[in-house]
Amino acid sequence: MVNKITVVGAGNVGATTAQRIAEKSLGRTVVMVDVVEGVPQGKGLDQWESAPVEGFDTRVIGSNGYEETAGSDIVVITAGIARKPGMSRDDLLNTNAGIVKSVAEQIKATSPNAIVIVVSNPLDVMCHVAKHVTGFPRERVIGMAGVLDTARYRSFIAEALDVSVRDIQAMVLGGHGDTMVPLISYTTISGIPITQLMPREQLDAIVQRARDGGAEIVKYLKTGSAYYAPSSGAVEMVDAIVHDRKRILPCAAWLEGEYGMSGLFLGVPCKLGKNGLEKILEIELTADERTALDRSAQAVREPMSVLSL
Ligand SMILES: NC(=O)c1ccc[n+]([C@@H]2O[C@H](COP(=O)([O-])OP(=O)(O)OC[C@H]3O[C@@H](n4cnc5c(N)ncnc54)[C@H](O)[C@@H]3O)[C@@H](O)[C@H]2O)c1
Ligand SMILES: O=C(O)C[C@H](O)C(=O)O
Repeated sequence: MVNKITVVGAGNVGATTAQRIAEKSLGRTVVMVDVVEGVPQGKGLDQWESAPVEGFDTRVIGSNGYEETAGSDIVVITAGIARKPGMSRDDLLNTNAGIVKSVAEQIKATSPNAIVIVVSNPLDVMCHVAKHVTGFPRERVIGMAGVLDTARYRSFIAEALDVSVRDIQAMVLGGHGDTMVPLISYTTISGIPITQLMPREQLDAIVQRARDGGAEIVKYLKTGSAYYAPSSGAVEMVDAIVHDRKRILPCAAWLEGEYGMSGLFLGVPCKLGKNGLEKILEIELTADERTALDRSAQAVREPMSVLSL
């Protein structure tokens, strides 16, 4: 375990992330920070009181400031507003850019060596804000979206084939939006190409459902967006870093020439270990997947271009 993990934002994603981190004993202390007075303190205390039953010793505390977060090893940023039905993630751009900017300034000042995992939307652009404001190297600013998008895709395939989710290997790349790129050519069931087990039409419908996965939950919840699967995604990344697992996970990473692109965050296969982003894997893509990735990058660049940092 590491010494201290901070989760900024004690809302749905943040609080669930903190609880999962504690239950997995990934840090000695978890600090939840939120601007709303009493909420991080109350949720932190409530989670700590579950420790004797759940059997973890991780101290969970809440705060409205950053003093308690000083020297964090990992910071997960979930602060920001969530979308409502009819909105796109890009509609959150201006509000959340302001929030992530102020959070990133505090992290830079109090935890200059932290590895930052960004969750706030629109994800790829918020990663850019966090990296720009902290000035941290790309190894230490990584976005969570691909793990979630891939989990949705895998869960739908497992359901359709009536097999264990554990046997579905897959990867969803690209930006965290309507243009995300589920890689059919790398989707296997215990090594068996998915195309041998499922008709193409059914697979295409699953790909589309995965692309719309966030909106599907928003439509049900009406007042907010998903948080159980998103927090699982964030914690899988924290776990990979804390345990130096060298996991290969789809994460938003700052590209410096990989896939022929530079100067943006985009979902690509990443190796995560104790140093954060340890490597970006450049894999072969079919012509269709390559075109889809380029289109997705363009969809990320558009909101980036209207952002003043
Ligand atoms: N990347 C992904 O895959 C993914 C998945 C789910 C949610 N999200 C995004 O995560 C964000 C949070 O979602 P949620 O469901 O937890 O929302 P939420 O409204 O439940 O919680 C957000 C919290 O952020 C807090 N906050 C606002 N400004 C803050 C600041 N300056 N400092 C600290 N805290 C601040 C709010 O008080 C609130 O408690 C949203 O932007 C959402 O779109 C991303
Ligand atoms: O859809 C959203 O707005 C939240 C999140 O990005 C998700 O995919 O669940």
